[in-house]
Amino acid sequence: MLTVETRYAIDPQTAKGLDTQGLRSHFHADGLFAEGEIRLVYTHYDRLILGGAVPGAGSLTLDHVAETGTPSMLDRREMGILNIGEAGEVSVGGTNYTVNNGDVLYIGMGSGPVTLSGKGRFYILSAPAHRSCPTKLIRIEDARRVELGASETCNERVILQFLHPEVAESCQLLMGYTQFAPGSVWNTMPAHVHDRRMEAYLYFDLADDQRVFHFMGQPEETRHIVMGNEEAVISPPWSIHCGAGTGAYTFCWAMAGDNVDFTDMDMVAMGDLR
Ligand SMILES: O=C[C@H](O)[C@@H](O)CC(=O)C(=O)O
Ligand SMILES: [Zn+2]
Repeated sequence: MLTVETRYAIDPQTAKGLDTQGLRSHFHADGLFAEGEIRLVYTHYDRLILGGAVPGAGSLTLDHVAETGTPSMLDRREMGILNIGEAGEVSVGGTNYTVNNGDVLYIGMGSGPVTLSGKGRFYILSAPAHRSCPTKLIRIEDARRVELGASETCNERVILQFLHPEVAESCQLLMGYTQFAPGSVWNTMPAHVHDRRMEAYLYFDLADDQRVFHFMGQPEETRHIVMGNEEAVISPPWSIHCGAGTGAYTFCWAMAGDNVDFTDMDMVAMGDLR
């Protein structure tokens, strides 16, 4: 079963008037991982699609998605799939890929239907593309590692870049995930914005009774969204996106828009946050 929910692009003036439920209805996505289903969110921010697929005992095929307006979803799009579950299979263009926990499969534009099976819990991302780049399975050891933060500031972590120009070519989809040193709970702090592109975060490997307080909003007008395990949050281009967990977690970041080399973060001075 395929479900697609559309989220419109909200401007900062509108966003700052929203209450908790209003913020969640526009920016927060839960229930993406349901056995036997593909659940997608189509956001008007850079037209990124994010979602989950859990094949369970059967298999699931991603092909026609009415929202994209093409016969097959990847006719004019590219895709990245991160497996946050046990090893699973992804079949595309006649090739079968075994995607282990923590691996990312990049699928180029025009690849046709994508079939998922096995014990995987697949986090799916897709952005519009203008040319076909090679489909490629990227293992954890192939990812580019950026170590930053410190234990004193509770933000010691490693950013693992999978869809990045130095690792795997794509048109505009960039993705990877960030792992923490034990005891570090702050992601993306000091905070930044990048008005030239949006971003989406999926928080996972978080214990059921723990939460991540995710911060959003313009730097001078911040709000928070409380996140549970395997829940996603859409970060508008004008928004900070950072968070602190009450326990250990990992998060996948993904983005589309201008800039593909990751060097475009406009840092926010701590004293400018409100
Ligand atoms: O624009 C880039 C993104 O926000 C993330 O890559 C940041 C991140 O993973 C981190 O600081 O831990
Ligand atoms: Zn960012």
